[in-house]
Amino acid sequence: MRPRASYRVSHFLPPLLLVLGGGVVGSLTALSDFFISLFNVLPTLLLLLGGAFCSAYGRVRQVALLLVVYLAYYQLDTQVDYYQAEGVVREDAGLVFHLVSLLLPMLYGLYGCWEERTHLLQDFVARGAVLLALLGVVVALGSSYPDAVLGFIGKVHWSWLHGSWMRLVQLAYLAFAAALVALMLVYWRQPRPQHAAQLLGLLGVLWMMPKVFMLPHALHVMSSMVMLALTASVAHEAYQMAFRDELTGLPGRRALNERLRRLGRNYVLAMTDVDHFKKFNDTYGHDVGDQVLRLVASRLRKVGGGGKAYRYGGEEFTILFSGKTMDECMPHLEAVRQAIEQYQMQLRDQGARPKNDDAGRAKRGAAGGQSVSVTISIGVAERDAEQRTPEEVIKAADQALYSAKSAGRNRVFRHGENRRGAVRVKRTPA
Ligand SMILES: Nc1nc2c(ncn2[C@@H]2O[C@H](COP(=O)(O)OP(=O)(O)OP(=O)(O)O)[C@@H](O)[C@H]2O)c(=O)[nH]1
Repeated sequence: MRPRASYRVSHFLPPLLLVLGGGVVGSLTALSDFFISLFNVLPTLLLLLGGAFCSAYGRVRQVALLLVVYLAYYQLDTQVDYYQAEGVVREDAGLVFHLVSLLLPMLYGLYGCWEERTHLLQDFVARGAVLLALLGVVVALGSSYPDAVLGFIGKVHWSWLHGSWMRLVQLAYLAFAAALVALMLVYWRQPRPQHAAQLLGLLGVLWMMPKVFMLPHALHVMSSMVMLALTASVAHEAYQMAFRDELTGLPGRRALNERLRRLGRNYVLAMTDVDHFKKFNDTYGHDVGDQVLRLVASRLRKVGGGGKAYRYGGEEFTILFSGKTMDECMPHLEAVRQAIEQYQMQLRDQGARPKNDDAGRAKRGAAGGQSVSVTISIGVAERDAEQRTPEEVIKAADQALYSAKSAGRNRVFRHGENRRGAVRVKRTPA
């Protein structure tokens, strides 16, 4: 079963900052020579470097989006350059501008919704073929019958839809609205940084289009920022893949290792393990086991006292308290143990669906739609004269965990407690 990702503000933050920054800088009427030169080359650089980066990560969709934004930028830039040099617009300015304002949201929305295929080359060829076919038809029509095409785009006008703020043809706004709704649905179904970035990128383009001839830097600055946001979202996902555990959404073992290298002198590590999890998996199935791990993780994430939870591996989690002593952490660990013990987890029927009829009969009524509960055991150790390195503290916490398991599970044990007579901290009767 694929884990359901959750909506996060962090998905939107980097593209939001870039698009807002683009809006602010793009609204300026004067920029220094340095920034003018920079924004003149940035879209091309981003197409090349961003495109290479996204391709290396197999993100064909982002490459297609970069290409669409760049092609629109290139067409409009030619027009804006002429306008700024000559003081009048080119003969074909109206046709080019209206076609771009219509095709850009259409293609951007299409590529944004188009699911990536496993075969990258096929995916790329299919997207390229659609782009070439559409552009081929539009260029052929536009060059053979420019007045008719322009007349058609401008003629579609519903007075009930008109707003005085509208600077583009109505069809373009409809295309933007359709693309926005489609991209919102894409994010809603799969909340990922890339989907958030493409959604905000479209808003950036919507802001930019009416200002292309009005503000001298809007086109260069916003195109750059949208392309940067699209590229950065791929880097964001790559980072998540490396450092976040996909099943639980907690930071994973690699993130823990990174954190352990930057610890101060005082810290506490707690190793946590779900009790009798093998039996649980055998009874309810692996999918239900996965659901339970996610629910346990969601509780561990809320541990108090400044603790941060990581998935160590399998059904083991680590909680790190930086700058804390063991005595300060124990009440919070005990609280989280109790919270999990008392937590009646509602299992989704879907996730518990068995693979075959026999397994289904065996499991029927076992968990689907029911609530189950699990317990955890915790072993805790802190950095002291005996355990000086993080590896030694983890080892000590592991020994305490082993003692907690041996003593009957569902309890929190400090390192060294077993040697002093295996006194557990506290345990409410099951
Ligand atoms: N569903 C699911 N099970 C997992 C995952 N990772 C590890 N497991 C299972 O976790 C179980 C761990 O079992 P054991 O190490 O024997 O421990 P246990 O049954 O929890 O027993 P105690 O730890 O002694 O209480 C194994 O059955 C693994 O297959 C996972 O990501 N999903």
